[in-house]
Amino acid sequence: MSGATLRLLDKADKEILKLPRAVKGAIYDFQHKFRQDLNNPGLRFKRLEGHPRLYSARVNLDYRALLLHAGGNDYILVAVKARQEVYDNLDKFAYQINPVTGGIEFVDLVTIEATVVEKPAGPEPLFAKFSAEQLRDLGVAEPLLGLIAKITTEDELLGLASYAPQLTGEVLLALYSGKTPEEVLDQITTPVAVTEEIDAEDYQAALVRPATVTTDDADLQEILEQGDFGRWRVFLHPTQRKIVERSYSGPTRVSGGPGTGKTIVALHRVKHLVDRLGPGSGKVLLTTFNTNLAADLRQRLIALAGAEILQYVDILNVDKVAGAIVAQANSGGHRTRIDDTKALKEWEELLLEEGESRWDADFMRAEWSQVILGQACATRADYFRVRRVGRGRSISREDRAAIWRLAERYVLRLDAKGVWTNQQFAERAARLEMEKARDRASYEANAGLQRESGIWHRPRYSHIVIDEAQDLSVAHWKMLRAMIPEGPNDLFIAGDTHQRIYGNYVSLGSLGINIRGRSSKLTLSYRTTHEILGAAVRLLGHEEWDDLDEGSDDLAGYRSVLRGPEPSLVPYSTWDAELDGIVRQVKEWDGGSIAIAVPRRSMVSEVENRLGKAEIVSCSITSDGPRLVEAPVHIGTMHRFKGLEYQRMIIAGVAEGLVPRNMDFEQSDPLRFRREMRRARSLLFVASTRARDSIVISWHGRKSRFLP
Ligand SMILES: Nc1ncnc2c1ncn2[C@@H]1O[C@H](COP(=O)(O)OP(=O)(O)OP(=O)(O)O)[C@@H](O)[C@H]1O
Repeated sequence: MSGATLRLLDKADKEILKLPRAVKGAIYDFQHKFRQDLNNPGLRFKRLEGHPRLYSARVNLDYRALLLHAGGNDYILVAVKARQEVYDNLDKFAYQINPVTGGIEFVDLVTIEATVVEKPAGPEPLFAKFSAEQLRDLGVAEPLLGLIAKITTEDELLGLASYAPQLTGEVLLALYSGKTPEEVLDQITTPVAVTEEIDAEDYQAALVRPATVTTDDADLQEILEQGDFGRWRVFLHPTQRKIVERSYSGPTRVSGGPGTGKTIVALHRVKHLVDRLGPGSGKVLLTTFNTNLAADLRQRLIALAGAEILQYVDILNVDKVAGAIVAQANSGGHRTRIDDTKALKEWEELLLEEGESRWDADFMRAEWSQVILGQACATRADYFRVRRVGRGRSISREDRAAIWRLAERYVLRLDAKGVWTNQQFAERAARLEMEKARDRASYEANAGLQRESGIWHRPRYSHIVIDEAQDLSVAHWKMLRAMIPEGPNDLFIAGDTHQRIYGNYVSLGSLGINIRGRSSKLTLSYRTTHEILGAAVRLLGHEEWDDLDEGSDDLAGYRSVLRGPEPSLVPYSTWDAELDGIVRQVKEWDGGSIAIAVPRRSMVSEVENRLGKAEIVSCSITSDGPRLVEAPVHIGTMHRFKGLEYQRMIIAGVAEGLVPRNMDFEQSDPLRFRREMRRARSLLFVASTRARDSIVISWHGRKSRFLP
């Protein structure tokens, strides 16, 4: 008996999943037999003529598996084909170690040739202006160069790209969309290229490179069962895999546009860290911005690693983490937590009662949470001294005195009601954790003396993984930093500042979180089409974006290999007409997952009512997620769509006055105005990048200044 490993190559699943059910069942049996003993005579395992590394084995009477030998007992399943097709096309199978990435690639010319129509004479081929050498240097698969030279239409290109090795497809689509070879090299090829010398015959070395995208030996079955939905669990993009598996000497940050797999990478990272936890080490904390995102992470982590992993991971939204720390230290009395909407309402009421009109509730909330709490101003004197970085117009001493007075009244008001805001919990938790960190440090300095009380000093977690990092506040970061000692793989931070919608600006470096030299970026969107992505990026205008650390970030190289219809922009004269338009559009789509995002809360129920009258079942999305997940249509304010994903989206009410909302401080506080404009753009950007296939953007009255 000789056991073997069997992995499935990325893209091979596409054809395999189209096979009849019975054949897929037979593949299931085949892989077990093969792993147990590849010499089992029933498998008729044999090398194919003319191919030193390609083997065939019997799946059932009519179908054969094509297997690439990677050395030793390691095999890669590259295709399953009708028996006759294998023998008739022996010269149409090619494989190589890509000389740029060092990854194993297989090309099935039978399938790919079918996508390119042979024409006697016709329009100039799409890639005529690039030489074979140029394409090769960009990482295009050598065996496809001949066929690529014949492509004349976009359809042919899309056909080829869907079966070609991943990098080949990405490079060709980027060149086709107008990027220069230099840009493609910089943004697409270099991030997955290797610097080491590549031995074109060493398949064992190639097998373990990130560029060889296969399932694990154990995960082949996953993909047969889950199809497209399971792909993220087993086929990581080489850039994603590098980020997941690398060991970092300290905190690291991964950025990237919407849908590039930051959350997927964070989940794989959690699994990677758990697999390496030593005996007796603390758990991993996986945290994100709000409760419904935490619930989603939990569900996806179970899908990735099974429910057993929950023994080693706590999944909590960041405010819950703060709440738990405060509760454990018995430090908050019996305060209950109020959410951000209630906290804002308390400000509105207080300002009204005080007859204060110099500042609005939004301003006061931000000033209090970002400056007073965020910078831990314990006294009036602290607040007089503090620098209000990034807060807009400077304010006089007199103003500061009045603001401090209002803040004190606000705190008393909350105290009287027995409540605390999320920011108060976070700030208290940060202080508690910082005290604990100080104790820990002094304990470690005197370790020999206090051995018996060591357990108390141990950090809560071995590693912390953070998603949606762009919306965390200064207090959140202080708390997280203090929760774990500085060291290798301490904090893994995923986020995209283009999607910042809560106005929390931080500089991680100044908070003791040094990510310099340990940042990476994802650029390939797996969610949205090229068309949606292009339109969404244009919504961002020419604003500048930070990298959470006083540097700048951009979306250079952000792209998609998916294609679909252009977003439609639909004007209406009134909100009433727009509501009718929404109903018509939903009926026309008739199925799939649909969502409707609107700028105001009152509009949510109006849409819900109008759909109800047309007998369309819908549900609104609350801070805990959709009220009725199974409802075919979900409706929410744009904020609610953070981190979610739908097949089709309508973004309604994108009119001046609503997006952005009217702001009366453009002259009096231009910096604040700019910040709010950027936030409004980000919000529209987040909403419009939730759709996989199509989006409709509509408005009534004057269209938003953000729209083209
Ligand atoms: N390697 C992959 N293979 C297949 N699908 C993937 C892969 N990576 C991500 N996806 C899919 O792309 C979609 C977006 O992934 P994810 O939610 O991780 O993106 P994100 O960068 O966190 O997005 P956002 O910033 O918009 O929240 C998901 O449906 C996910 O399953």
